[in-house]
Amino acid sequence: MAMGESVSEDMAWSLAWGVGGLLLLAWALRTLNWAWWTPRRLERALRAQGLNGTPYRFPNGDFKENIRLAKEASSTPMPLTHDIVPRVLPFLRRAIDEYVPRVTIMDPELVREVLSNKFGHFGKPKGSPLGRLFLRGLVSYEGEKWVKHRRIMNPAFHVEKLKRMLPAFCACCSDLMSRWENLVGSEACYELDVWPELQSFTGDVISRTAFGGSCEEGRRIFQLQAEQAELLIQTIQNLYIPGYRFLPTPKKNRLKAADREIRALLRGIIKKREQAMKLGKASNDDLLGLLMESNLEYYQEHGNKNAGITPEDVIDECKLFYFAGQETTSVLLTWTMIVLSMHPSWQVRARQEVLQVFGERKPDFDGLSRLKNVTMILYEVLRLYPPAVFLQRQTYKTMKLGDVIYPPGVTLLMPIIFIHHDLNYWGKDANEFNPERFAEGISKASKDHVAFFPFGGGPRICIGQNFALLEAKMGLSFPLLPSPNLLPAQPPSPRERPTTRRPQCRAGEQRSVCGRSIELKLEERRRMAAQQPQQQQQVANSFTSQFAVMSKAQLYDILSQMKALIEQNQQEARQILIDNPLLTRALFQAQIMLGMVQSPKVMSNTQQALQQPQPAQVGQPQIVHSLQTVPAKVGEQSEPGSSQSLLSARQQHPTQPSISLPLASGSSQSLLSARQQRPTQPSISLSLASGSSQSLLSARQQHPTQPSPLSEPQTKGFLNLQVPSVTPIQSSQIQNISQPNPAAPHYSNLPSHLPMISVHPQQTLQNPGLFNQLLQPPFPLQPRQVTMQPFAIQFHPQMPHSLGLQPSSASQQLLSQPLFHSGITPPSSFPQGQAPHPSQPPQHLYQVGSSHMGTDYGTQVSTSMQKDRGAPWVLGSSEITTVGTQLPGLPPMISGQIATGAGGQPPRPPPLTPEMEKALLQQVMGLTPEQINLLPPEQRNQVLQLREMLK
Ligand code: HEM
Repeated sequence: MAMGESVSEDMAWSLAWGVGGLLLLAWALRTLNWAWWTPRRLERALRAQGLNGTPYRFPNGDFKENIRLAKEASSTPMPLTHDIVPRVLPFLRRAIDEYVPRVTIMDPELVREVLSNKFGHFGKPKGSPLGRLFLRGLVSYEGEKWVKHRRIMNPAFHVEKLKRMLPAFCACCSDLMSRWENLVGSEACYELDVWPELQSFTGDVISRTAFGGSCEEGRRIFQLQAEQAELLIQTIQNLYIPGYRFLPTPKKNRLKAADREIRALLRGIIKKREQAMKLGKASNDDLLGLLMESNLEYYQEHGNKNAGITPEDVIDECKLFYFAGQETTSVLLTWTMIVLSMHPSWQVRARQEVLQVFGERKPDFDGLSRLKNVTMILYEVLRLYPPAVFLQRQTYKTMKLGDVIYPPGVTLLMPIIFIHHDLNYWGKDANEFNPERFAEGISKASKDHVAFFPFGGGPRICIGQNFALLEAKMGLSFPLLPSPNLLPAQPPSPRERPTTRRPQCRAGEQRSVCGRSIELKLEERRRMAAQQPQQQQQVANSFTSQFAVMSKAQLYDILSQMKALIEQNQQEARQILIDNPLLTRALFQAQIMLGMVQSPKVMSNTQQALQQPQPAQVGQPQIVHSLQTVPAKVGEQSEPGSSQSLLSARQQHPTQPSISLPLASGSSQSLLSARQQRPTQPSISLSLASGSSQSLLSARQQHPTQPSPLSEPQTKGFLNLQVPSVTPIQSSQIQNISQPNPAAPHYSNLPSHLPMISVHPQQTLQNPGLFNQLLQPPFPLQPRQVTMQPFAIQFHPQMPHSLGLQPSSASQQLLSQPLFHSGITPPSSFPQGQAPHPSQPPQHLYQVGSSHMGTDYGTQVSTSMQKDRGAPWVLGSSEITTVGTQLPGLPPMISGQIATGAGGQPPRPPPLTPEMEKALLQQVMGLTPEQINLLPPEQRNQVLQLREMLK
């Protein structure tokens, strides 16, 4: 008995060992196949076609090198430049630089082809198994399931539905503004790191818009999801080992616990909503309600109980809203703020437009659709800083793309960020911030309109793009409004802000968020006199009176300092003068007073400058040229005891004219100290001279239509966006600095359209952003893929060949379609977000949530926006002339003095001799209609009135 028992025990053990051994062998073979045979096979297939690239290295491919380069790139502070590619994707950048010929997928036309997913043979890589465990939903589905989900979800993102969410957007913005106001409190100055602020803002927006009344529970859900995301990223950043996901590590246990809690909460919300719907009490204005409504309709349409999606599916989609929509939009908003702080003139334009459209009322849908400057700015930010830096697809079967035949299993990578920065498509200023390029729409912004696709393209274009743009416009408009207690910021100069409250990512910091470095400075400020032209007039007159009482030496002194600035940095000086018309006018006036400019000559010169700008002088304020004639050593001419008074014009904020004009008395040691702070933040400050000086002028950069604060304390102000000057933006702060499969050897093919292969072990990126990590998971399914550098859609093996994703008619249509627009506005032929479905009529079907979008500015949020697009987007409209297009060379005195004379308002300052006045009047009379049109409305009226009087 005992012996028998021991025999059977032995047998059991042997069996167990045998089975264990077999399992181990199977695992080993599978791993070997994944980590060696498949990558090598694919690599050979691609090399055989002439593709070049790094050789596959077992087991990590280029992973280590990628990490090394990423660390190296982030080890030094990043200069304030928009050329972020080498920083964001250093490995890929180098690979492309080194390995020519490169990937065809750098060609936007091929991107379009891949994204159009013709015949359903390009699919998404499967991504990390762990990621799939926690993040499912539309983004991860393929085939029929994707078709069904997309159709059910589309209606929730229609414009009409988005309109219903506006109150929720508004409430979130108001809360944010109140929070900032409270933070500022009684402090004169407060700096805050906007990245976490905006992250929580967009989280709040999603919570409210997804769950409406249940937003408290929604917030808890999103907190848990944020935690999950963090844990997921940490987990999947490690080298992928098959089977690893089954090991119960503390992180994974926490992930699962959070997942259970989220699902329980969501189940509760859905149940309540179902009951309310049955009783007819549910207001389906939130994403959840809209999804459930649409699901019900779908189910009724098909008359089949199982036709719609299950509650578990709804839970997955709700979770996805957060993952897909929260970080992407906060990245967009944060970068927009950074960029506006670097480009004050665009900040002025945006603010002007917002003020013009909304005044002091809260932004509404129609108004938002008319914000063309804001839209142009957002497009340009999406171009330079796309939240999703690349897309990936995988070949599902052998596919020919360009001249290359790709075997199944090849990962194609489409680096949005590269194409968005490509000089070939965007011109020499590709790395510059120039929203103007979008003035005539997306299709005219680049040489190839396919070159802009921040929201992807084709059927899988971002379903939430309109939602995101609406939110971004709203989120941007609020801080630009004269919110009652929100105080404006003041651009810091390096020495003025020795500390930053929340320093951004420093060199070497490996966080992968974008914009962590931006800080806003909210500073108590005097009342903006934007609505008080009278005050502006007074300021102008004060300027004039200041100059009137100065001695010649003092005037020379000021002019010479301006001249020094011009010599030092002509561009900056030009901008200062354009942005500070009052200062410009005063300087011009000083020249007249000093006899440096003869009146008649001034006039003819001016006209000449206006009418026939010299090549070298185009865009140069007239004053710049005349100042170049100021004697170099004016100090020698100074009267004893006079001027060291300082005219230090610091460009602070164009819309925040805070000229303080303590009257110069007596000695006035004025000094024009124009400091060049940094290239992107020219700063003029007109401040008090030390010692004897009653400072003459303390003029901050103003905007003509934004009068400056006077003595009265203000209760209103604007948020001013500025980049902290001390610590530049780090690449590591750039969100989604995810790098495409670092482990993958890269094969590039550029001009020759030969791809750059990279055989990779599906390793995640070093700095994966949520979006790129989770929406576009870098972990392919088995087998390991060969990654072509930029663009490849991947269909995984389990995808049926005849998925019907693209019915033949649709495919043909796609093929014939020339362009798709940046995911934003796909051409009608490019089925955006529409799952081809046999039951769908071909055309309108393909206009999913984006059906309302036009063919160009698809990012527009509504039909009304689209309608509005035409006219308001055309340059030359009033806001453009009032903001950015200060007429260079136009002597600025026409606004102040002439208005004075014409309006019979305050008397002209004494120093204007009849001769000068005559010259000025001649100038006014000599203005061409075009020049007059370029003036700000107020000045224009004044000029017209005066001309009328003089006739
Ligand atoms: C600035 C903000 C956003 C950007 C730049 C962005 C970008 C993208 C991109 C590039 C894709 C395509 C991925 C691919 O083809 O592999 C995508 C897909 C998607 N996005 Fe967005 N997105 C943004 C905001 C949102 C928002 C607010 C939501 C939801 C509330 C959302 C939900 C989705 C979903 C569900 C998909 C998957 C669509 C599908 O596969 O059919 N996104 N997004």
